[in-house]
Amino acid sequence: MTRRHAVLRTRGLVKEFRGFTAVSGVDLDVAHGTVHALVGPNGAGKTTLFNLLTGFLTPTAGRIELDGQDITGAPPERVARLGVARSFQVTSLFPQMSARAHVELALQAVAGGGRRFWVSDRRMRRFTERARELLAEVRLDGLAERPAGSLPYGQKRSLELALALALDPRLLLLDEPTAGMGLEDVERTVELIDRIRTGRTVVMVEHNMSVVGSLADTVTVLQRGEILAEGPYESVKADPAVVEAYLGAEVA
Ligand SMILES: Nc1ncnc2c1ncn2[C@@H]1O[C@H](COP(=O)(O)OP(=O)(O)OP(=O)(O)O)[C@@H](O)[C@H]1O
Repeated sequence: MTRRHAVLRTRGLVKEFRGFTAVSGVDLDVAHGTVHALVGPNGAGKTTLFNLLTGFLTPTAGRIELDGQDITGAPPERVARLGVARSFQVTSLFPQMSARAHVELALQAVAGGGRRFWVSDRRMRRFTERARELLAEVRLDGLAERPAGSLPYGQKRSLELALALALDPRLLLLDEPTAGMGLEDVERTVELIDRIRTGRTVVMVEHNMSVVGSLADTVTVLQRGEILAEGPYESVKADPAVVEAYLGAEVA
């Protein structure tokens, strides 16, 4: 087996909020080309860790590396420019604008034409073509001209995924990709992530264990800011410490 290099690596990562330690000495290695799930009971520190990885929070201590480059303390815009894309749980779409126009705008912003009013026809055609490809990748090709606001919830989330993919990210972070979805949308989203994962590296926070079981190559279980267990889903699921943490959380 060939060893995959770590796209993302953290060492001794700590985040304190006024004396409360939300993330406590986390060493994370996310291997290239894998789907890596972060799970854990409520309050385990998953969101805080995500916010550290994207530069939305600055660590109290420790180090974050992207492909070996130290990005500790880098602001969100820089982390994004370096190739970390995050698909948000909270929707940030323009209701009147078509799905295709959203993706075109994202592509233009990446290409550096974001502040230019005028884009050449040839350039625009390239953006339109690529936007169509990305929309097809997330199965929105039939809905490209629909105003984003009129799309059902699950498809809004697919569009957000297409916007993240428009950045051609080295690392794609998915924040609870199936949160608030009914069974049908959950299944569609699993199938979608399974399609887009090829050649990409994904870190996701996910509460739905069947989603984690279907998609994740590696699962990191957090508890009180620390890594409680790590490995393939089947072995992590059977780990007595993990079972206890979840049962304990349920009892509490
Ligand atoms: N800005 C903040 N100030 C103070 N405490 C915070 C702050 N953000 C998070 N915390 C605390 O840090 C701990 C970890 O929170 P975090 O949101 O990272 O957990 P989580 O694993 O994402 O939980 P959930 O599954 O409920 O989203 C919690 O006890 C939370 O109250």
